[in-house]
Amino acid sequence: MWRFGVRLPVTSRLLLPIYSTWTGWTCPACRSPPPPGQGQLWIDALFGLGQSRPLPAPLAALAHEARLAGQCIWAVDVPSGLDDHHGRPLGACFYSQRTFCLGLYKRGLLQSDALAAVGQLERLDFGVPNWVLDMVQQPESLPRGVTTADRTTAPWPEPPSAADKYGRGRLLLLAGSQRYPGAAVLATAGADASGAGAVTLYVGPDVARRVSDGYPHVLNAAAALSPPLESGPLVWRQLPDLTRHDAVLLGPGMDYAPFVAHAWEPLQKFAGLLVLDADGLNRLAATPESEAVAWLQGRCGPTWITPHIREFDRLFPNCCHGDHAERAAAAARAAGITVLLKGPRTAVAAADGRCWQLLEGVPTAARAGLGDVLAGFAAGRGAMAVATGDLDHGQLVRAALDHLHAARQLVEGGWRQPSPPMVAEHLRQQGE
Ligand SMILES: NC(=O)C1=CN([C@@H]2O[C@H](COP(=O)(O)OP(=O)(O)OC[C@H]3O[C@@H](n4cnc5c(N)ncnc54)[C@H](O)[C@@H]3O)[C@@H](O)[C@H]2O)[C@@H](O)CC1
Ligand SMILES: Nc1ncnc2c1ncn2[C@@H]1O[C@H](COP(=O)(O)OP(=O)(O)O)[C@@H](O)[C@H]1O
Repeated sequence: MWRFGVRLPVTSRLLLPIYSTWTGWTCPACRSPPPPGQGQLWIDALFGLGQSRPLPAPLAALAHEARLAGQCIWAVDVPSGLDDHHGRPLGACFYSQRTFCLGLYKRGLLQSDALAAVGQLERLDFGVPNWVLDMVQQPESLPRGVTTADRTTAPWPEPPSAADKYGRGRLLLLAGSQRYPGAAVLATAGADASGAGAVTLYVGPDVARRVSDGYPHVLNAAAALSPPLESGPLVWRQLPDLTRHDAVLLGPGMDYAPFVAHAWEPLQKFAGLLVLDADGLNRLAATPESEAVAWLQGRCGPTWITPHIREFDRLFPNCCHGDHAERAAAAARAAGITVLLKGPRTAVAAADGRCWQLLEGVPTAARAGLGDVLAGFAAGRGAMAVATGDLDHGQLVRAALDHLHAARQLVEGGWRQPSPPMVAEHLRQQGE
């Protein structure tokens, strides 16, 4: 640990005192700890990778003082005092504004408990050749870190130019309720931004009115029902003909109702993509985990689920070990589905063992309703991919990256706390 003026370049002349202090070789400049103060940059290159013990008392005290003083710290590889495997502070810890990961990202640095100490995470590629990385990486068990820069290579459904609205993805939205009409509006906004050709709702008249104000081109398949669909928690008396849709999104703001096996049967038999979010997941979670997993395993088509951690815990109480990516991967394997586990660093895991974790997040955009936009957007993209015959887990990763990118662009453009409708609108513009 050392300090120097922000403008000084890092040279070997500066690195020498750092090295000498902590190897016992002393030089006059290093005999006392640096006084915490503003306006200087500290480089924390003390302990790095593989820490398992709390910091020694003098360093713990220094870390504490530095935090109180709001000292600007950059960490090399891993902030001192942080367990990079589990992503937890071991006690006092140096809280960095930026952490420069050497060679490879350390997965513990992506965990919620680590984020405050890690700050902005950046990778320094110091030239480890790919063949060495291939030797240490087992692609099936390690999550692949992705950033918004990966959007350019992630898959994207491209309907042929001759395709009409039905050839550009037909999505059915089962969303909203009297209690949460806004969730249907937000999911529709996300679906609309995806570019899907035909988005159809199946909702009661109250919710339909709310949606049609902003999205008059979105149809309501329940409009002709007599008597009309109840406006309370939606329980399906008769689902529309699902074969007319490429994907179904079930859940945002539907409110709670018990799982009814025979009512869910058409959804299980649906050969297109089923996306389950929010109350779709909560309803399924009302059955014992083994029955929910069996139901998912029995699905005739692909299934994506987009839970946040509380919804995930309700549905998969036994997938409770490991970090975010490991838990998503365990559920994906068990149920034969693709899991997008939302959070500060969202993870996506497929049943075949492939797993991705977003290396970035936009905390100020994380507000109620942002997940509804993501669910609609991902389901719309999925419907397009089913229509074009190239559905792939990568499209779900791409949807999460696009959603993140839209939020970040708004923040960088000066909207510090963008709202979910703004993110949806930005997503729509991104796709144009
Ligand atoms: N505009 C809308 O209509 C929105 C509707 N939403 C719907 O709201 C329903 C509940 O979704 P959640 O994601 O909140 O469900 P959660 O599973 O997170 O929470 C369940 C209940 O506990 C409450 N709760 C949980 N943690 C809390 C905390 N730390 N502090 C205060 N209250 C807490 C929530 O308000 C909710 O009533 C879903 O149907 C969802 O789709 C949300 O998506 C937000 C936007
Ligand atoms: N601390 C955070 N930093 C960045 N993104 C976050 C953070 N917490 C949550 N998010 C993101 O915010 C969104 C919230 O979704 P969700 O919890 O489903 O909200 P809602 O159900 O209210 O729409 C997700 O995309 C999630 O990844």
